[in-house]
Amino acid sequence: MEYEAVIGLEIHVQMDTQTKLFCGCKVEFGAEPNTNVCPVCLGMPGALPVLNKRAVEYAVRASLALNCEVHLESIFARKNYFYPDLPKGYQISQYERPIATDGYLEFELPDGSKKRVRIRRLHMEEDAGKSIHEGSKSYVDLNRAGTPLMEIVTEPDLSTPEEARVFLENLRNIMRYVGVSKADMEKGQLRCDINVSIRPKGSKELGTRTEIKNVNSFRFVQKALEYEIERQIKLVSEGGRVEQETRTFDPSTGKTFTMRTKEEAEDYRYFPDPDLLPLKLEESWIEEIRNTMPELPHQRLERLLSQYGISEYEAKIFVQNKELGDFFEEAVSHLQEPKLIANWLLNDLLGLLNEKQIPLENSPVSPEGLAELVKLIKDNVISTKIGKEVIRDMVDSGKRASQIVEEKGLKQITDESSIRQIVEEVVKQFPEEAQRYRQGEDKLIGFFVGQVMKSTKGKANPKLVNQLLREVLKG
Ligand SMILES: Nc1ncnc2c1ncn2[C@@H]1O[C@H](COP(=O)(O)OP(=O)(O)OP(=O)(O)O)[C@@H](O)[C@H]1O
Ligand SMILES: [Mg+2]
Ligand SMILES: [Mg+2]
Repeated sequence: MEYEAVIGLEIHVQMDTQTKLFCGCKVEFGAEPNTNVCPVCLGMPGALPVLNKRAVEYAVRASLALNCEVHLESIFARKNYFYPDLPKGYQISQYERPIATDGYLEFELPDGSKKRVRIRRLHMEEDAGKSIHEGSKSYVDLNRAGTPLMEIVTEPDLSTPEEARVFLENLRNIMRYVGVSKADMEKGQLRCDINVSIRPKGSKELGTRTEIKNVNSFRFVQKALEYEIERQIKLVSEGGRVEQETRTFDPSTGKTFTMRTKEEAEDYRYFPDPDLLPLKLEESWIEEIRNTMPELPHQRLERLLSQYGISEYEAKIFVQNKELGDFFEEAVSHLQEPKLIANWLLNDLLGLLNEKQIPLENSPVSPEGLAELVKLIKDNVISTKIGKEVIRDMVDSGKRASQIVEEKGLKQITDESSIRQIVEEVVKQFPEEAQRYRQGEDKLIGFFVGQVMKSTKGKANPKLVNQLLREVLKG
């Protein structure tokens, strides 16, 4: 029997607001434990939540970007459970009436085919604190308690681990493009619960799902799914049954393990939070947000292609990596040479940064600095070959291209009479080769070019060298 997998994701996205969802405490990564707290997020009796308007705006923006229907009325509910890092004993979330439902995200798979995944719902909720376990001791840090999150739930429309990974990468990009989250998985700003089941290929019925909690990298999402799908298929093929349960993924073994079974599942006893009124939105406010939506990835792709005439391959890299795309566009704003800039950015600067493990945001070469280098090459002040040397130096020293060219005397020799002089010397130096060239060994021209370049330390204009060599060699 052949099986296919059915996958649905629940994604938690940390909103990039200044303050928490229901109080004015700062949202800050890496602050001293328990410094960004107040009676509201500590769950003190009598403290009342006040909704953060910016968080609502972000949720609406994200919902619009995901083609969701935004509801004019939604309701905050209490999700009750007990855990040391949950001071109130409940989490404020949205349950039966989320802020948005029924959207979709369309994206491209590596083979070029398009895939559409329906978004079931998007709701707002607050994050819990953090438990830290060290040896026999446990600590609780409540800085994160009350941080605004969006939970985005897909329909079970994904069918392979790769699709799930690519979907998530696209979702992350959208969150970044609309500016609602940094969505960095490594920092826990984007977390994913994976629901997966299998069924006989072609069947329309859904199998029993397992849910793998809190997978925290794109690669692990794919790995966890690969393992879990295989585990379920093996189990069923041997006559067993998949139990509905919550599992966890261990990156060190690449396996998933049971966390809790259905019997142990919690009953959250959801009910509307009596401390918060139903959230009512003005249609006009939603329209205002719709009209001021930033550019989305697919829109940027089209624009990059038509505005700059770069290749689709290059444009896609810039779209997938927003900061890189921004770097490119800023460089082009200083010098209208998009193709050259794309080339030097992708082939040279990025390679050098990777080599030295410097993230783009800390690049010693600024967009303007890159533009300046490209201009020197374009204006024939330095050759392409010298340009490669200069950009390496720029990354090493943080100096500007013009300064390096000046200090090292790298300016291209374009003066015909000086090149002619060097060419004549070289030809004189190698009479035998010159003779053979004249007798028809045309490929020896390369040898002579090499010699001229050697004696000018690569600074002679290659076109001129070639032309003058042929002239002089002819005798
Ligand atoms: N049979 C199935 N196989 C795979 N995925 C499924 C299946 N049934 C549902 N799903 C997916 O599981 C997810 C269910 O998420 P949802 O938030 O609605 O509920 P939950 O997991 O029960 O609750 P909680 O939010 O407390 O984790 C959705 O992404 C949905 O597409
Ligand atoms: Mg779930
Ligand atoms: Mg959920």
